[in-house]
Amino acid sequence: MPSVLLSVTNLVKNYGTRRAVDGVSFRVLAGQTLGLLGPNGAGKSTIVGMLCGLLAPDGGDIVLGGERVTPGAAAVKRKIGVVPQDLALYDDLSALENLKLFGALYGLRGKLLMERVDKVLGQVNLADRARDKPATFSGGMKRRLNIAAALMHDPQLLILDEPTVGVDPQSRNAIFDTLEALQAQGKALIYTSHYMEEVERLADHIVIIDHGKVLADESPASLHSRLAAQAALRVELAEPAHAALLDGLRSQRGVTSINADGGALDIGLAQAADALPVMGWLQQAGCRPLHFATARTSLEDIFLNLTGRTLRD
Ligand SMILES: Nc1ncnc2c1ncn2[C@@H]1O[C@H](COP(=O)(O)OP(=O)(O)OP(=O)(O)O)[C@@H](O)[C@H]1O
Repeated sequence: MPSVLLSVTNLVKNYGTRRAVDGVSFRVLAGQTLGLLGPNGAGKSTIVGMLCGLLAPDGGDIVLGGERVTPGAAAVKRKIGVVPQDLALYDDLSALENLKLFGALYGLRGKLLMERVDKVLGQVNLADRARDKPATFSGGMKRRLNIAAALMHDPQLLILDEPTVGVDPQSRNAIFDTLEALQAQGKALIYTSHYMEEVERLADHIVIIDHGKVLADESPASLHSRLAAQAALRVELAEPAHAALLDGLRSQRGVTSINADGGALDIGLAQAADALPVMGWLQQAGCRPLHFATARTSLEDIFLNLTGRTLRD
């Protein structure tokens, strides 16, 4: 069992009379990737601010590697790398000079500094652009340079606050490749996002927050098991589905839900293996499917289940 790297207990933060973080607790194990998921305004950035010692909590405790995190504590600076939402790069300096600057801020000098610059440039796959200025980079490359900056002091825990906002899909994949390589090297990551599919891809543990409170704190598999439907079938019929057909379908083994929009049926299934018998039943009932598709239910549905709202509301 990996050791506990970070433990957050009953964290509270108020902005005036508004409680932005309301008794949040979670843990991150060494080498684990925690997905901190919640809609805009849920409190993610405020939590990140407290984790890296930039914001003082109004209550609760943060313990990192056995040491209590307090604003400005040197131990925190050493162990955590932060990739903030707002890019913090100097456009007039080359990628290499930017990294040297960040390294120097962490007290790195001389040969060690240059070794670290080389190492992190490789980790984010930007070695061939070291002499170029970030102004010439795509949004995704700038993000990767930011990740490199946060890695300069070789922290145990890397915190990324919505790193794919404003990044095109191809660059997003390059960011994921970088993060997956860091996971393979045993770094612990905290990844905040309001995109369920990103968190689902990267995280081995998910904390869902809304209105400053934890709604779920478990593995993706355990979150999935909360859903009645584990698979989905979308069928488009030539004719709109009549009530008797829907009733018949509803009584089929494995069917957990039906959403009908004219001839388009979204059928929730207890398991993927229920799809074939259901298709067979539809055919026997005289239905002519024009098109059908199977899908895995998404964690998006879980958020809807937990809050009654979709994640992007
Ligand atoms: N400096 C501040 N002063 C007052 N209220 C704030 C401040 N920063 C954040 N808030 C409020 O606190 C709540 C949580 O905000 P926070 O930025 O932590 O959420 P978030 O989940 O990171 O959202 P986003 O993805 O939009 O950044 C929101 O209601 C926000 O309006």
